[in-house]
Amino acid sequence: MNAVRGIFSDDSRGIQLNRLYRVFGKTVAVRDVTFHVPAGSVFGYIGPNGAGKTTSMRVLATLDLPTFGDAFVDGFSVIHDPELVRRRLGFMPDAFGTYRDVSCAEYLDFFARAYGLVGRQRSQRLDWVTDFTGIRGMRDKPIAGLSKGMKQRLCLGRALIHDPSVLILDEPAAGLDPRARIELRKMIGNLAADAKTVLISSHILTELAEMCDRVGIIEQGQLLATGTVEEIKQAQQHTRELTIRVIEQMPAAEAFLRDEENCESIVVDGALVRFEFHGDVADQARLVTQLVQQGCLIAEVTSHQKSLEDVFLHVTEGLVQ
Ligand SMILES: Nc1ncnc2c1ncn2[C@@H]1O[C@H](COP(=O)(O)OP(=O)(O)OP(=O)(O)O)[C@@H](O)[C@H]1O
Repeated sequence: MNAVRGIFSDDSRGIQLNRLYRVFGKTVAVRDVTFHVPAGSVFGYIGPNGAGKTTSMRVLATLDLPTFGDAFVDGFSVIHDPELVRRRLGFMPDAFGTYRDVSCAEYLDFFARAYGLVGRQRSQRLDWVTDFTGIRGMRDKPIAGLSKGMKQRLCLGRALIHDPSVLILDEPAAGLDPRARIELRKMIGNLAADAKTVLISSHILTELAEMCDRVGIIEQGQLLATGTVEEIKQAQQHTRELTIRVIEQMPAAEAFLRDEENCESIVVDGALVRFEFHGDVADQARLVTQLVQQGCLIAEVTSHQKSLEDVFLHVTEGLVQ
């Protein structure tokens, strides 16, 4: 991206990682990662433990510097314009320190003051944040007494207090019960509807699939795939489990399939033959035609698509550095 410092264009708004590297000694935590999150969209950053998600997010939040490359928030570089980046960005870390003896209202008020909000502007913003995150009823509660879900809401409130255009949320759903996850999803949907740019990380593809416009899958510091969940699924659909009902000439069908390089793990069970097939839909159609040409009478073909979790496991292979 040709981000011009301080000049806003539709292209430069949002988030851009540009050949980003972060090296710790012998560990390349982030390796040559480039992606763009257009303004007003939600991008899911998905990867196993130690993949490099938090490291990239910390660089974006100006808490760490790249070893090489750069990252931009609304066109401002984290290296050259960290102050301008911070004004535009709200960061919700995966673990956050709180002051046990202060109330939720005092906590949010402290951060509102730190961002320079004064008078009516501050009280209006505090009202908006407490309503948006649903913590109005707990304003006077000490933070020490909050549940995990309530602490997450408070932390999101803190990230929103200065009305940032870009939000970086590091595993906000971790440890939440199903109801709290649904509520978090609603809040993120509302932020997107309000034209915020959101980068949100998780270990779990299905958790983000519904709320993200696009996702990026990272492992061992490298971005392995980006696109919509459907695009990633399609790209990985080269292996499927096929079940074929052969009502005549099963021995010929079995012999034919065993000779085919793209058919594996063949199991015959009465009139059904099941196997792993490497190929796309057109390859599958050709295979069925060839079986018919062998004299096999085919009554039914069933293709079992991979689930999102299968795709994630296939893409990442579970490598941890
Ligand atoms: N300050 C540091 N010093 C040394 N190594 C680090 C440091 N921070 C991160 N790493 C290493 O960089 C790699 C990426 O870590 P990172 O925390 O970014 O992964 P992650 O994808 O956020 O993982 P998780 O899902 O477990 O939070 C890991 O191998 C980690 O040990």
